[in-house]
Amino acid sequence: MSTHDPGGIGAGSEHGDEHLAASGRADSEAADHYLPGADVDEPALIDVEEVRPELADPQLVDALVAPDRAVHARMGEPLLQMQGVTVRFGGLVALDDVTFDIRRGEILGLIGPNGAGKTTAFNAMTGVYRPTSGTVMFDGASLGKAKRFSITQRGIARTFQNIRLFNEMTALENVVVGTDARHRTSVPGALFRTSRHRREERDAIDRAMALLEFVGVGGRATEKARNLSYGDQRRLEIARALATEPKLLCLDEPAAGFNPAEKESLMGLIRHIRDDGYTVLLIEHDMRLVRGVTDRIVVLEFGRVIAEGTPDEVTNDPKVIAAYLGVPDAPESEETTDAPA
Ligand SMILES: Nc1ncnc2c1ncn2[C@@H]1O[C@H](COP(=O)(O)OP(=O)(O)OP(=O)(O)O)[C@@H](O)[C@H]1O
Repeated sequence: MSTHDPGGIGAGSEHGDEHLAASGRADSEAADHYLPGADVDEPALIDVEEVRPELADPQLVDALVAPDRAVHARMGEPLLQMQGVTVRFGGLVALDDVTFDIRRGEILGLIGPNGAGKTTAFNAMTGVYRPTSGTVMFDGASLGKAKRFSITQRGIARTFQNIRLFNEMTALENVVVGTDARHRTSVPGALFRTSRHRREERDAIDRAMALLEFVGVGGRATEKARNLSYGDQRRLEIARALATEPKLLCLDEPAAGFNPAEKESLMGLIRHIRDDGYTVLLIEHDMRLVRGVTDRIVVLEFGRVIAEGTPDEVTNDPKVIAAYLGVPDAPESEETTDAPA
């Protein structure tokens, strides 16, 4: 993935403040706790002492984490549809009439050589870029001109290739911020701490804690994000994206920088996420990981879809092999034939 990505949706940090303001925590004292660089000695806004210890119970965690098990009934139907999507940057066509579906309940891999358009496709479906032409349909309706926050609310969440966490916030707080996308209390409700608002806060903490357990960093809930290991930070990003209760989770090179054992364990987590009723889009360079975890793969090259199918079909496709390995040079014997005698 490139570094062009200028931002992201709800699970991304730049929207954290937006969410806080929307949920009424924009008073300066509370907001300070959420800002990167906030005074490390101040007490955390969320009293983690209150977190219920029984959340470590795996069954309860599963029950809290899985958003909508009824999704299984509609498995295989298109959830997101890229329909003839073209994205131009001036004279450069980054995506050229791209059409593919992401089906409910699947893990779809989006692969392709450097500069193929993967990030651009990701950005087109998460509201970062508006397609020059074509349509992105999600859950039966066009994303149209939807802004990133509303795309989060409609059910798309993403993680970033370059980790974007609130470093000075605890792991738990980072995930609670993600739950703000689903808060329903008004600003006055939050300011006056109505019972509904307090209940939502309580639920947000419970759910955030369950998500931390689910991704395997429950034991680090009260530590500042910056003190987590690189691998745990990646897992924390996934927990925060899941906190927005997405239907579609887009993972942008989640295994970047992982060793083989960490990759193996991440594959297990991604499968578990899918089994819990989420649909997953995965951009990943590591072919072993992509083959091992995806149900289907879409391959881009020069902004176009060149192959689509099961991992076996795609990785044996001559067009894909040529795209990755380059078209073989003309045989030497031909060159010698043409050479002057
Ligand atoms: N904001 C932008 N402005 C101009 N050109 C861009 C922008 N974003 C992407 N591009 C160009 O669009 C093409 C596709 O880039 P993109 O980042 O989507 O590819 P990618 O498949 O994600 O590549 P990589 O695997 O290297 O990250 C590239 O030629 C890239 O230089």
